Amino acid sequence: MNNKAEGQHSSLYTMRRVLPFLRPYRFWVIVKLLCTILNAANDIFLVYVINILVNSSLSGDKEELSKSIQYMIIFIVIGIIMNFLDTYSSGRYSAYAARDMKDKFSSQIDHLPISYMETHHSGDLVSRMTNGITTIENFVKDDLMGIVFEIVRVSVSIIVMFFLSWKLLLFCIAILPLMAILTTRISRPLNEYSSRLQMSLAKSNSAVQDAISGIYMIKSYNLIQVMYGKFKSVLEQMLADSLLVEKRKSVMGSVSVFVETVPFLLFFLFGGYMVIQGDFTAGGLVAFAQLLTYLVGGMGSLPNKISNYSITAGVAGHLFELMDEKTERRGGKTPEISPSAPALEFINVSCSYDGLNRVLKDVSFTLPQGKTLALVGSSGSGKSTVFKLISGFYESQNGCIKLFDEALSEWELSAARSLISLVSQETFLFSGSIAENITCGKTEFNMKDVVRAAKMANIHDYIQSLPEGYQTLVGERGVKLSGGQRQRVSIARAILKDAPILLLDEPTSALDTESEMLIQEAIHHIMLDKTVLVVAHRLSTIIEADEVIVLDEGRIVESGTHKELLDKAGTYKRLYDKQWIKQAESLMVLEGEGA
Ligand SMILES: Nc1ncnc2c1ncn2[C@@H]1O[C@H](COP(=O)(O)OP(=O)(O)OP(=O)(O)O)[C@@H](O)[C@H]1O
Repeated sequence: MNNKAEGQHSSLYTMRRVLPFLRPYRFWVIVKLLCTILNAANDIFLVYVINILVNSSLSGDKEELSKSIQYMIIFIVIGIIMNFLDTYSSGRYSAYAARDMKDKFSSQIDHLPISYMETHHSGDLVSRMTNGITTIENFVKDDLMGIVFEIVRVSVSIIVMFFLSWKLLLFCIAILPLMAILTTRISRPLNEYSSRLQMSLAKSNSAVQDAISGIYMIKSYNLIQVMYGKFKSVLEQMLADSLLVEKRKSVMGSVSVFVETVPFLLFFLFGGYMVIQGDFTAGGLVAFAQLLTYLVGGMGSLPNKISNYSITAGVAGHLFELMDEKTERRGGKTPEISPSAPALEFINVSCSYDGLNRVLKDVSFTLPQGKTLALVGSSGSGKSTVFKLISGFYESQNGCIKLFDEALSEWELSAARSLISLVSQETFLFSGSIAENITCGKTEFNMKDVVRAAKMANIHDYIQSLPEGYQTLVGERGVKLSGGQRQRVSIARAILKDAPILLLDEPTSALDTESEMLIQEAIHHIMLDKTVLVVAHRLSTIIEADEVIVLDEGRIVESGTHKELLDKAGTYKRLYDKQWIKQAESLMVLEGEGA
């Protein structure tokens, strides 16, 4: 009993959350509501007309007959106008409401923390945005007022039928309570089934997305069969869930047929007998039959509309779950930047992703403005985590991070981020022109600045060689550009942003010598006059840095200049022997050649 009440309450509660999206368009909602009521009233008016028409035809009363024909014309004219307004108004407010929902949900997605994005598949989010909102749009367009229409028409039909013949009515509605019980019982599980279907739909979207974005890896590792197997099992689950929904809907459809036929059977048996007995007119019987059509039609379509309500409530529940997720903090300060303040400070910073294992432990360092600090350490030592904290993607659990002498937690996130350029190894390119990719879609840059940035990033000559130059479209994820070219586009982006702090995850040497040289040069340009924190992979970068910090299992184990650290013969020296000794030898060769 409690569960039942809870389920009903939650679907009602969920659907009530859709209402604010309709509120700005209440004029059209009211138009729709009026049209719905007038359409129902017009249908009842038709019954009145039929009654006069049949009786006057049988009695030969010409005056009544012509009156009924005039009424019929009025019925048609009202019907045409009302139907137009009815469809137009619902189409209008539902399209606007769907637009606003998409707007609100995409803004919510933009403000979700990276931790949410890292634990949820993008396919799931896309599915909620597209299928979810379309289902709600269809419901508010058709079924919401459809329920009102049927309720009004059925109720008025019952009242008119009562006045025409209460005895006939009693016969007809004897079956209705039975039907009501049947439909509510049968429709109840639909909410849960549709919710499950929605989840498997999201999984299948995620699987397709994985197959598309990971296509190179899938092909090179011969994973087509594995991926196909995974996708197939998701499809099977989706099929099973959707069959459950359809089965339930079919049962409800059969119930509708039963409910639509039985009252007619009773009606013609009993009504025909009353006309023969002289207790009822023929016109009254035909009018009653029309009312009965409304009644059973309403009883037949209401279950479908109610089942759509349950489905929509399930889908909307998923959507609002996303809406209730905690977003990144908003608001905060935009402090003045003092030229003497250190650009960055970590004071005993500790951080854990799962609340158990600390991946950074009491990390402290200071990075003065204009200086370069290199972070080195083995894989998993916490270098990227330092970047994520500075960028405000995650928050530290202990200690304090200061940006220009103000705690990062006090800064408005967007203001803090505007002071930081992040150049990572993973370069994301939007679908659009190269120019748009360098400006990140912003319009306030002129082409001169874009070209200057591209020149500094060593990508201008390549862009010029393309037939459409800066207007060349780069496909999804920039597949038309090589890895090195993509990196240089991202460097041009950072040059154009011109933020005072540069967080640089130096590319590992997976590129050919020429490409590497171009990138090195571009990096050199971008580092000029900036405060740089670099996850360094090249010995030359480390040697040039003002300070090197060595991370090991989340802890700073050594710090100093390259030379000082080598002399210590500790962790850095071991890393050096493992990773950089070859680079050191080739540097020496180059220096020798130069001499
Ligand atoms: N989003 C995350 N959720 C949970 N654990 C994470 C997450 N990101 C990183 N970690 C863990 O935190 C630790 C530090 O990872 P981090 O990426 O900072 O290391 P790194 O030094 O940058 O490594 P690499 O040089 O390989 O990129 C690792 O043990 C890693 O598994």
